Amino acid sequence: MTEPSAKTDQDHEDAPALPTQATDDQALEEHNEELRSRYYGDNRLKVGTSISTVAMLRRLPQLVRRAMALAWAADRTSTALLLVCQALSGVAGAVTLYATTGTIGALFQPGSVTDHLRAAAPSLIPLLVAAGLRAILGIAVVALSGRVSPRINREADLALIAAGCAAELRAYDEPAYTEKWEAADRGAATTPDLLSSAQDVIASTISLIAAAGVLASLDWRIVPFLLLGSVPTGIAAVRTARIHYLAAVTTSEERQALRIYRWFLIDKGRADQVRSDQITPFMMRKYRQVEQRIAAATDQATRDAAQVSLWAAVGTGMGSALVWGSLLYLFASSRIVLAAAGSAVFAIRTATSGIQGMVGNGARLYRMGLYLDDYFEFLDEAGGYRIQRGDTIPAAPGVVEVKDLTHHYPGDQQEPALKGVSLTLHRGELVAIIGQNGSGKTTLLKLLSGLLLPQHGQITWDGVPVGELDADGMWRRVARVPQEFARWPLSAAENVHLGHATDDLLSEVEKAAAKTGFDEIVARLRSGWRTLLAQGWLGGAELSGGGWQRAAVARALYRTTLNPGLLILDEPTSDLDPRSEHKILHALRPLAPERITVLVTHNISNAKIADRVVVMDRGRIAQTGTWEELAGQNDGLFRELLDLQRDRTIPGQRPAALG
Ligand SMILES: Nc1ncnc2c1ncn2[C@@H]1O[C@H](COP(=O)(O)OP(=O)(O)OP(=O)(O)O)[C@@H](O)[C@H]1O
Repeated sequence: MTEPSAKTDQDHEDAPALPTQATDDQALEEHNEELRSRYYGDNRLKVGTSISTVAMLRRLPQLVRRAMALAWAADRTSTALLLVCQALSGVAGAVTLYATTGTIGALFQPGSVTDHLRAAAPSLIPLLVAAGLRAILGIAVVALSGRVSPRINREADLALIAAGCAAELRAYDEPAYTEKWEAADRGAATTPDLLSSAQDVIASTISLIAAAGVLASLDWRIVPFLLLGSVPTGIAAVRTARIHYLAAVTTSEERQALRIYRWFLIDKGRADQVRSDQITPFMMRKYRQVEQRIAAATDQATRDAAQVSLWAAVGTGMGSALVWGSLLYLFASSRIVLAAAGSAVFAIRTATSGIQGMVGNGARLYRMGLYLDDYFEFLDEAGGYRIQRGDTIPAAPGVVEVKDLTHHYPGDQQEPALKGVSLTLHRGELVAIIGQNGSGKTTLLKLLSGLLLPQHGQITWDGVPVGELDADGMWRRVARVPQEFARWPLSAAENVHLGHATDDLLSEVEKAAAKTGFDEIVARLRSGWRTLLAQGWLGGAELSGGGWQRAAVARALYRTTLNPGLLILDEPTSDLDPRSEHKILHALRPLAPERITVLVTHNISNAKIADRVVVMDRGRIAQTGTWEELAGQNDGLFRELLDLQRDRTIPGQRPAALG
């Protein structure tokens, strides 16, 4: 065995300069930056600029109402109890404050200790009762919030998932949709804290009003200073909310990327390739790079927020100096007696913490509110892609007509996926579509099944444009085996019926499975049809690739038996052995009379079972005809692909050793 020869200097000079990893990363980042600005423009930052103190003050009551409405929807009884406890706790707090100032006032009166106690007694008893009651109510509030908050989160999450599932499929091709989803998801994640923040705002406000009332009754001149002193804290809190929100908005794409990288690295579906391809260090490096971009934005936001807080602390300090100075002045100039001054000290401290609580929690609530806006906006419009079509419920179509269809995906594709495609499909027909990779076959199937709507041109079901059909009604009539079929973590039976039950559920499931050979696989599973098809879950089992594909075909056959219409199969036998493939292809013919069947295949021989073959080339229909007609032609794409598939001669001589 010869050693691989070492490269000479000459080799190095002649070889083209390959980009290093560093220059490659930089070039890629520049390219991505250009794409980002092209897709998003300034839109992402517009939201953040509308954040202001006035906006916050205006929105707080609405946010408190929204939090309570979410809580109400999640658990009425607990929310009602919570509101009652909260209100009673507020009243007890106010009584505590008034009684405390009364007690302090009595203690500062001239006289003996006995005189003091006697004078303080009328305030002391309500003080003790109210303080005890408040403590008990506080515990009740915490317990009730602990019950309601997770329920709010669960309802919010379910509503978000439902809204996501109600979006048009094309949304997934739009980067803006992903960003909206990410923002809404963050909004849903804030909901557990929403209630406690709203409660804290209410509690702080009650305590502030009570303290301001006490102060006003002692000497109203202190109150304006007190309120003035809270302005810097309020402004700073809103500014900080704005800084953090903008940082989150501008890094949403990065966070999305991290989630995807993470998923790719830990998901079972790719676990084998992660190991054998040794991609971990490379992906980790990418992860770190993206993470560093987020960290840089977060660090900058933290620095900016700290600066704002510093100025706020200076302002608040000056405000406090004014309040305490005015109290000192009132006392020194004998405008206020010692007893009142003592009470005022207590009231000022209570009011200050009330203001800080109100402003701090208000800003927190406001910040959550920004995310919550994203959440509600998504719920209302499914990110702007809510499925809104007509309300005609279609019967199984007799004729599906495609007229001059052109389809362009968003993104960097130069050419449309489909260009001027016209095709008529009749019930009872089995049509095969063949063509090279990227020629538009799958796109045409997605349009035929109403997953995508025509951008240019038209598709009609018995003369009705698909956009005028009720989406659910239409999909009830469509049974598909997509190229990448779902491997649901459900039982074997559920993987076929997917919750669409019939009177004779198991027998229909078994019949569909028998046509694909899936029944033989199920017979070998320990718990038969009840076996959970999710290895790694308790009692779960895993199928082979072909096993899953047989399940996917059985699913489509079950659906189409329930509601005949369109049966669409996109390479349904790509993972199957010849026997299984044969079984499935032969099952299609007897089903054909009652439906329109469309089969995409790369195996040209398989197209023989079709009544008609459509050949696609770069988004256009290049040829149509029966298999025999097309095979009989001396040229054309069909003939070329057929010859290539038949030709298995390898150029060059076989090594002598192999004979
Ligand atoms: N979701 C998408 N977003 C952007 N471009 C897409 C999307 N799906 C497909 N395309 C592009 O549209 C063109 C047609 O793709 P399509 O999947 O319809 O081809 P196909 O004939 O089914 O290919 P294959 O035989 O490889 O399955 C290709 O250029 C492809 O890159």
